[in-house]
Amino acid sequence: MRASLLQIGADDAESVASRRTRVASLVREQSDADLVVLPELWTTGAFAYESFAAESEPLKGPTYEVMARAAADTGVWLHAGSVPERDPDGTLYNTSLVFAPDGSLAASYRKIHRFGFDRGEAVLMGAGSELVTVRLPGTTVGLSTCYDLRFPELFRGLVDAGAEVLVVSAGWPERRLGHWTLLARARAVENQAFVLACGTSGGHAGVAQAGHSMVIDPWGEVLGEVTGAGDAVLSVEFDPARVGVVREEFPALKDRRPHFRA
Ligand SMILES: O=C(O)CCC(=O)C(=O)O
Repeated sequence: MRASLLQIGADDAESVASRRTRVASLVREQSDADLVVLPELWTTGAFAYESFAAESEPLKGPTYEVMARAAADTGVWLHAGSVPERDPDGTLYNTSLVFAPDGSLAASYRKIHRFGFDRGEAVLMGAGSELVTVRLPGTTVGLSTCYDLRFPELFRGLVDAGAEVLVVSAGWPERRLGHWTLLARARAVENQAFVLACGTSGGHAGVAQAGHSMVIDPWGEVLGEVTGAGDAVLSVEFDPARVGVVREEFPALKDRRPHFRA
């Protein structure tokens, strides 16, 4: 399986419409990939809180349309990052979209752990409540978004639901780059799963982004990493069957005791 992670930015000076067109062209360049992954809230930027409402869209809004077409034209599975989704009841969600190679919607995931403490996403958006996995040929992919990376129980839930490949679509700030690399590897090691961690480049709304998108194997080895925070494509080939091999050879997941008492 070849995954291409597109580390792209949300430059304040570029319009959302022009960014959609630009990113769709980048997706179309990835026809040798099986799965293409985009970062979190790349239309607005994860920290451009004031534009969430103005740029929010229904699930099947402009980003959906453009990305569905890009997936179908390219013939790839496309994790199209997340958009500020406006539910018919008016609530905003940070929602990831995954398209099948025919352009149909395979899954959507509303971010469960909202970032921003008493401001930003945490007050402007609702929290998702459902774990989401997607069946791809030969493997199952579990979905997560940025701040979710700090909550291992979410990833355990995805593993229990069959996930072997864990996608983290993020807009992680440069200030906590050390946490990003550490937590992404930890999620791979503890879950004996591949982690595809796709971050944002550059900066927006005064927040420098960490970049450093990574592909990590179920042993915790980094198979590929962007070494900076600029625009980049990280393309890595891996065999999802390696998950079964690692889980068989070092069966730590079988020793879980989730129901212990103190
Ligand atoms: O947890 C962090 O340090 C960053 C999280 C974040 O930026 C987000 O969820 O948008």
